[in-house]
Amino acid sequence: MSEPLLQAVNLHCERDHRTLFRDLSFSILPATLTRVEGPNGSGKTTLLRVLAGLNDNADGQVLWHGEDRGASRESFLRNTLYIGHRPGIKAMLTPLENLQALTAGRGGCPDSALRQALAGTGLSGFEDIPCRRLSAGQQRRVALARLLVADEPLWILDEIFTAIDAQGVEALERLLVQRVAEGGSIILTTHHDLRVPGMERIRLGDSDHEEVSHGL
Ligand SMILES: Nc1ncnc2c1ncn2[C@@H]1O[C@H](COP(=O)(O)OP(=O)(O)OP(=O)(O)O)[C@@H](O)[C@H]1O
Repeated sequence: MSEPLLQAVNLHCERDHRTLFRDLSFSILPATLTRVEGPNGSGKTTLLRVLAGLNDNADGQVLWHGEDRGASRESFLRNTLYIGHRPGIKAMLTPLENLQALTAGRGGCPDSALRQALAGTGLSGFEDIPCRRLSAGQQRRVALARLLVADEPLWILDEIFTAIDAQGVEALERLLVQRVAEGGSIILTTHHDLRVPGMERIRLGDSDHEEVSHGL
């Protein structure tokens, strides 16, 4: 059996005297898609941010390839891609400039590949105009174009379907399925009715003990 990329061990998080999750343990294996589910405010975003190392308000441990994530921070950061629930792009910059900035930390990517990624998310003809002149869904697509040039083994994705039209949702679903088929791992939250065969689930918020289920 393959080794887990990421392991959550006894995670516990409270916000405003309310327990969001406790004794939460699970593993992210290669070539799997895991969906974190639960009602609004149940802690899905919080959990993803804890896993990504962006929120340290939780007790417990996160392991990366079996080692404490803090000790293997460089490898963890190099090999994970986090996209938050806000587009996270700069309104003054063009889609191409935003994508250049988003990939700069990894040594950059040729403009031809970035233009192709923007075309792949339906932004042909919009590459060179400021993002403030794009619609909410188009701005979200700029951030999602990052996925088309991403080779990180683990993607952590928070509500990436927000503001995306039906055709875009279908394309995004196909991309996620293809990524998993290629061996990539994805953990995500979405209120969209995502249907991916073999999807794993982590359910927050509606019982005393969080539930982890494997497969369908
Ligand atoms: N920065 C913050 N400071 C204090 N409390 C916060 C903060 N961010 C979130 N919370 C609280 O933590 C709880 C969980 O929020 P979180 O965003 O993780 O939920 P969620 O399950 O992702 O919700 P949604 O489905 O609405 O996106 C909420 O009750 C929220 O009020």
